[in-house]
Amino acid sequence: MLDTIGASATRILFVDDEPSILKSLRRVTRSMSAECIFVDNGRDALALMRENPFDVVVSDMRMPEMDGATLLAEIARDYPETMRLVLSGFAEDDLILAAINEGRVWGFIHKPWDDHQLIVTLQHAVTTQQMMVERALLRRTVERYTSELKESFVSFVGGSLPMQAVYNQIERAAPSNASVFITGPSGTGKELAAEAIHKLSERKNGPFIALNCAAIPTELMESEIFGHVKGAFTGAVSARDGAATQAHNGTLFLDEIGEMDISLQAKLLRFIQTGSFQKVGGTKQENVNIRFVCATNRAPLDAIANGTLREDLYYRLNVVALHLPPLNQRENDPILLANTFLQRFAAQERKELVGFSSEASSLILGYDWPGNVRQLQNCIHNVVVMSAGPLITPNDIAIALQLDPQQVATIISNKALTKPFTPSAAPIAPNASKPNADELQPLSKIEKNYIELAIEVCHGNVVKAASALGVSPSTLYRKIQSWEAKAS
Ligand SMILES: Nc1ncnc2c1ncn2[C@@H]1O[C@H](COP(=O)(O)OP(=O)(O)OP(=O)(O)O)[C@@H](O)[C@H]1O
Repeated sequence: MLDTIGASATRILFVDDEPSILKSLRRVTRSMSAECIFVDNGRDALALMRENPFDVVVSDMRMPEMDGATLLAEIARDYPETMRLVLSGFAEDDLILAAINEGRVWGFIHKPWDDHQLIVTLQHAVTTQQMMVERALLRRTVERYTSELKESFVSFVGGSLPMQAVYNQIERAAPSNASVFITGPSGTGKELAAEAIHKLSERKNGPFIALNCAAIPTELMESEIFGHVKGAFTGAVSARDGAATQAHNGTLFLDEIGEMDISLQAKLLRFIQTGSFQKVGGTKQENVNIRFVCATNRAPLDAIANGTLREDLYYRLNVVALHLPPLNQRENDPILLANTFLQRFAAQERKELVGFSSEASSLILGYDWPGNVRQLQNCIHNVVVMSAGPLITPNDIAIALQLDPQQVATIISNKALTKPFTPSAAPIAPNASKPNADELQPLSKIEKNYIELAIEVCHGNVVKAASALGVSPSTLYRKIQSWEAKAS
């Protein structure tokens, strides 16, 4: 027998072999905004579950054929997100408590019931069920998101969203043979990106040859690229291979391409187009198989307008464009990088340093880093060498960056102002009256409360909350996961 009341997104199934009980349940639940279905045996209940699982199932215990315990145990096994309640007499309390302890049953309603109490219990079951479904959904989202976000990639350290985009582009570009043109301010990791492209390509076992066009005198550049034969010019006492020969079957990285002499750029273009070249002073054509990656920290279109970069060379090299953002646009990466460099240099210098004070972290996050990651790396190396430790203070960083106390105070207070919420929004406000010793809360609980508050203030945006809290999003996701694991 099957009977239905109402039509709603929420669906409740009642199972009882007593027609009078089903009749009363039908009367009481009429006021609920839920679709209620009534059946008089467990077999029909399971068939309906298979068709379209219910949010809540309320079952009598003693029924012929299939009793309530068996029915709810099957539902618990096959539909764990369905809330399971028992409709019982007092004599069955021990049995029900055992079922609750084993997780087969969520709650019970005693017969005869109080109508009001019955509605409250059902509504509570519906709310709990919705929360369970949302939590399961959140867990799946968290797992998917955490597995996609990277805090490091090849030799890069950084978990910010702009760097996730860089990692994705590198992953996609690497397997191809297309030339890559990398732009970005000095010290942002352009050479690191070129190496990553090489390491992730099929040429990874071949050579990676880097040539800095700004560091080599113009008159030597052609020979550096193409090599020379013996006697090609004064001082060419023996023949020498250039980068083009050395990079055969590998990758040639031309850094600061805009600094290369413009007439040499024409020769380079020919070489890129044909794959063949002649050594300086030589007559023999040499053929090589090379992937080209180049970089500049200037705007390439400005360099073309100024006449320092050939337009045809630029378009030939710029098959894939990759831009590395300045460090001050990388959310909390400065902290992540600073900690990585601290560990690396502390081990190298054999110093016991425990980490950065919270004000030192604010200074690192608030400072502009015009020299980008290279400047941060050098700064932390300096701090490791010079700091007395064990905790690194803002003063240690100020000395390395040559900042005066006023500048330090301004950066730290500006950083505090840009935070979406301040410590006064924390569960323990600094101006709150001091708690007694027995009122103190475990640090882990305060951390959990504060993180939950941050996520709430950021309207559920975990990435934004992580940025406000000065940690990486994956740190937050890991914590959420560990709380969920403990709760379930
Ligand atoms: N995301 C990063 N993680 C770890 N180390 C980094 C990162 N970015 C840069 N570095 C380090 O910073 C230094 C500068 O990086 P790199 O030489 O690749 O920058 P660049 O953009 O090529 O600089 P330039 O324009 O001056 O040539 C290197 O020591 C590099 O290892």
